[in-house]
Amino acid sequence: MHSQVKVIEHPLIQHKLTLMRKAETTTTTFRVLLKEISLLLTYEITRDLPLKYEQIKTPLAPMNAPVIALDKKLVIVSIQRAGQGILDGILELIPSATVGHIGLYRDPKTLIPVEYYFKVPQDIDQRDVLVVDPMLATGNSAVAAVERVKSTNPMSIKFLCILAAPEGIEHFTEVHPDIPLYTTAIDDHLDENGYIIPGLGDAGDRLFGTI
Ligand SMILES: O=P(O)(O)OC[C@H]1O[C@H](OP(=O)(O)OP(=O)(O)O)[C@H](O)[C@@H]1O
Ligand SMILES: O=c1cc[nH]c(=O)[nH]1
Ligand SMILES: [Mg+2]
Repeated sequence: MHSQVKVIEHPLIQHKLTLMRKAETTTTTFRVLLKEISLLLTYEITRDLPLKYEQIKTPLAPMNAPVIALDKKLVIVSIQRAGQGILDGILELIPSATVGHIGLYRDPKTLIPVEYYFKVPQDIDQRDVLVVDPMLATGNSAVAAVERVKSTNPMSIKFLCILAAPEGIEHFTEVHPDIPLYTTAIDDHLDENGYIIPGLGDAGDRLFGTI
């Protein structure tokens, strides 16, 4: 496994992922589960946030207490549509994060991503960025999205997905060996339509009920 790839195997996450995969899981439940997994992942991927110390008073005594020491808030860049499900979870824990959007869809025949929207904070060059999308299949969408974000010169970039195919991991790590990639599972293979097997189906469709 490439050293930049981290599979987060927490039992709560794995259990919830199994529920998301089930064909009979409704859109309402799928949305709740994706949000819950995203909350748990936020805990993991923010482990290395810097801390500084601030003088405070508890009801009983003064104390030098830790607080997060980011000059500029984190930017979460969501790959639309399905990235929205992860974004909602992260924003619950980090409400002060700024948000960027990349509109991308995969052409179903060529599997090449088509960009239809791009908007990120103007001062992104002074911020750390987390790019989110639940699915890394061929990796074409994530590769293109990270390329686009790189062109805005942020201080750092991480990529977070829920489910990855080995083909997507290979592609992503080859093009972006400098970008840490977090996922909760690596599945078996892609089918002839570029879907992850066993996977969970089309994340965007399941999240928004457009099946
Ligand atoms: O690794 P890839 O082969 O590029 O596939 C992954 C992409 O496919 C899905 O989006 P989709 O194109 O279905 O768009 P949607 O979110 O609007 O449904 C998914 O959310 C990723 O963005
Ligand atoms: O399995 C897949 C592949 C691409 N996009 C999805 O939503 N699911
Ligand atoms: Mg889709």
